[in-house]
Amino acid sequence: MSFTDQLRHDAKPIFQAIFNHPFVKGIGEGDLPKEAVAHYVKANAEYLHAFMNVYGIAISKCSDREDIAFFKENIEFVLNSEIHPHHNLCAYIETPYEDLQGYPLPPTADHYIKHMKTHAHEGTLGEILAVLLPCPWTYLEIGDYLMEHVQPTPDHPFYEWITFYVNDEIKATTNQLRKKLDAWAETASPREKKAMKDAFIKSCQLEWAFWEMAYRLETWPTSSLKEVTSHA
Ligand SMILES: Cc1ncc(CN)c(N)n1
Repeated sequence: MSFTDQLRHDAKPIFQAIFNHPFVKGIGEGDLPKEAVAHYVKANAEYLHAFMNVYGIAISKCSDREDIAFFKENIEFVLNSEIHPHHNLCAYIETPYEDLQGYPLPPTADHYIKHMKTHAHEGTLGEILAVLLPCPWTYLEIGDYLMEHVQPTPDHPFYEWITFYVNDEIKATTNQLRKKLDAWAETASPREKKAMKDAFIKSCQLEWAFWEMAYRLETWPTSSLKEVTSHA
């Protein structure tokens, strides 16, 4: 079994919990509370910004030109393409995308971003690959799961969102990240492998927690303290 097959096996209950989450089920059913969708888009716009920052840190640690090209292409994908699913959600809540930009991060999104940035700054390239992988992998599998169980037609309110996440580019990114992580794991020490597994499993947990954050409209206990809760 490859390193990433083993990770997927270990994370099986978390993936299952994600498929069963009410926000994800609501995407499938085409019925979600509008405030939850707005909460998700506000936090997700900031999350994707941080995700591109982490790709940038990854580039600073690459010794291989091919890896640099891979991360650069992925920055371009997030920058230019991953706004499409956000636009689908904005159409559902009848709110312009621009109105949902620049909000402070709720605690879970704040934690997820710092989790990724800590591994990016302090860890090896292997740790960065591991901390990033659950992002495309869980969404790809959510897309596959919803395609299979809902079989959405173009009149489904979240047709664009669901079909975006089963596209070939998301599949290719997931497979390439897996391939690079498997190759890295072949020469990694037991200690580094443990750090990579820890990074991966926590990112999976935080993927579930991100849906929960949006669905429960999570905020800081005293959200009027804007100077404390705004992100850096
Ligand atoms: C939190 C989160 N995780 C994953 C994805 C899919 N790139 C996303 N947009 N947001």
